Amino acid sequence: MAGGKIRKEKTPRGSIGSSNHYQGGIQFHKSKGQHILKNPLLVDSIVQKAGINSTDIILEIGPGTGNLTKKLLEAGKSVIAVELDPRMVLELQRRFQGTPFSNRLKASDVLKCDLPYFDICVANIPYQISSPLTFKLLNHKPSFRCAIIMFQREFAMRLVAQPSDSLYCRLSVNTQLLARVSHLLKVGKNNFRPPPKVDSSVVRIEPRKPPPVVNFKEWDGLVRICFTRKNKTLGSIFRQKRILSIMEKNYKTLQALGVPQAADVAVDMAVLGDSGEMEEESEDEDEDMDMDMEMEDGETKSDFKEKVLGVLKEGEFELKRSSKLAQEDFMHLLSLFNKVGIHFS
Ligand SMILES: C[S@@+](CC[C@H](N)C(=O)[O-])C[C@H]1O[C@@H](n2cnc3c(N)ncnc32)[C@H](O)[C@@H]1O
Repeated sequence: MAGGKIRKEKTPRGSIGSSNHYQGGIQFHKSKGQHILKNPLLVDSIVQKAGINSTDIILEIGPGTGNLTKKLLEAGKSVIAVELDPRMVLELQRRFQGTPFSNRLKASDVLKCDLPYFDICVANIPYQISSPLTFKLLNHKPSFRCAIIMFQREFAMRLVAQPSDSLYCRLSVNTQLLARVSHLLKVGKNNFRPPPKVDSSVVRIEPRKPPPVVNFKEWDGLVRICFTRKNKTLGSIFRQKRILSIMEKNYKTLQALGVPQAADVAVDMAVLGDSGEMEEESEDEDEDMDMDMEMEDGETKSDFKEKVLGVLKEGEFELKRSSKLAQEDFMHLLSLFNKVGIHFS
């Protein structure tokens, strides 16, 4: 994995310490993920690793007081920034008064607004929006060249995790379907004011071009099921009554509509117990044992179950575990299900 570690920067004598979390009269709100970059060497390193061209339109999410913004303005053609906190917007307008940037400042929640065209996104984001923001960017059209984003370390490691890595999960599989992801830089807590509780990492995300030819909603429906217990065999996951009954309901709806592809049909697979966020599945042993018992008691001896198990058998998936399956394996499994009319969206 690439990237050196940026070490702790000493707080300059006489400057405002991290304990009261003020800068320029602004009190930082942890609830808005306000951890400002205070190490100029780190800011330079992020901008350098981003590989910004002088012709680039840059999107910055959460510019805060503008420490990264200033360097981005020097590197690219223009910066469009989206900032939620009106106090930060005022501070930025004051800091960049009279420059074209002050007109390109969007005072808005990035998750709720339409994003403009941009070539590259560079951002130190509030960590609580990591997952929805990543997928908002990956859905953005026209696609951009790359995004260089600071994430919580564990989230970053999930993004780049490969089959058999302990952090390999639905987030890894879904992100890597849509983008090439690489780890750029480890960042210690003390590079921020106030320091967050967790370490951070800068990651590069490059959308795949052309994008994969797959219905993402359906892909995610399958991957979501496979990762309900990533260390269980797919045979035991797809024998669960709960999962079989949701799949069968979806199957029957599509049959009734005479729709061979699931793309236009919204049957809610979210009943499977996940809000759509990229949280990890439970690794709880007792819960797994309960699940085994439920499986033995609750097996449905239906034709549909035979159909599902037939698919697993055909692809030799029955004894395989999601924790070890690669992108191509999930793609193959999805195509086998689709071949017999089983869909996941
Ligand atoms: C981690 S700070 C980064 C500040 C600055 N970029 C820096 O590196 O010093 C995150 C910034 O995102 C802003 N923010 C939080 N939630 C946001 C949202 N939903 N949309 C846009 N900005 C948001 C916060 O107000 C804060 O300024």
